[in-house]
Amino acid sequence: MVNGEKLILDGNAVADSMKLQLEGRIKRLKERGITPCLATILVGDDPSSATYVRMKGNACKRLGMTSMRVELSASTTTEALIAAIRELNEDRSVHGILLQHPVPHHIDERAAFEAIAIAKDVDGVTAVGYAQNAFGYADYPSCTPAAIMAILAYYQLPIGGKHAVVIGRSPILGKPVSVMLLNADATVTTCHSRTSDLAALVRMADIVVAAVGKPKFVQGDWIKPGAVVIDAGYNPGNVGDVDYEACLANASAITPVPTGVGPVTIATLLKHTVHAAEKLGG
Ligand SMILES: Nc1nc(=O)c2c([nH]1)NC[C@@H]1CN(c3ccc(C(=O)N[C@@H](CCC(=O)O)C(=O)O)cc3)C=[N+]21
Repeated sequence: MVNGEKLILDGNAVADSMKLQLEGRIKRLKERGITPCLATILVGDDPSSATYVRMKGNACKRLGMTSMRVELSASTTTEALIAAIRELNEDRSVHGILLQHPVPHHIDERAAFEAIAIAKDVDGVTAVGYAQNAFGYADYPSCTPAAIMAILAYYQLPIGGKHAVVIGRSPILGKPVSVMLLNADATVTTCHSRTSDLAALVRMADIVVAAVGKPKFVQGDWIKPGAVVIDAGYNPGNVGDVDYEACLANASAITPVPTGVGPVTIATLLKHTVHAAEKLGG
């Protein structure tokens, strides 16, 4: 969609084109008696996490895939969570495993992520998955970072030689998207809560990726005229990390929230699960 000279980056369009390409692959798997299956694990009862997990399951069903939901109480121990993950690792009907982040504070989330078998790590959360992504040969890079790259590719927005400023360094978003942009020949600055003069750094960016988790954090006057703005924020109430209207004024291209990065994240998860089913079989 073009709004004046502005390109509104439509995540639903990118997601639809990705899902269209999966239809034939799913059909061929089913002819072999294999239905791609994503197992989702939700710990606790955070309502927005429950919504995201439900959306992931529904997206599987719409494409003729299956999803297996594992729900554990907020008082689950790290050991019990890891035991549940090991069961899914062994289950031949499961091709991909997604442990919804965040888990309750008393759980060692990193230890739980590491329990996911690399062959089923469709969400790119393990250390091995992260390292493969850093070296540029991961089958399953983290879904939101991969979604950001897919949006840039779909709209043929150049990355090589550009200065990308990523705001946020989380293990499944800021850090992996920084390395993916680096591998695509961007010059990358990764900013975080201890960065001094964040606004000055963002003003130098050709590509801004907001992954902080603070509603409307990125201000319009931080955006260099013509910059590409990607909002990977998902705050309660479907609010992004970018002050959209103000940033739109300066940006050449921008993702809205909702209908930006979110739907592409889900399409990426489906694509990875189909790929895992092709590799693992039934
Ligand atoms: N292990 C793990 N992997 C994740 O990939 C992961 C996670 N944990 N924890 C939470 C975040 C968040 N996330 C979203 C995915 C889709 C939308 C999405 O599709 N949102 C819709 C709107 C949502 C609605 O309508 O309620 C949109 O932006 O258009 C949002 C957020 C994945 N995450």
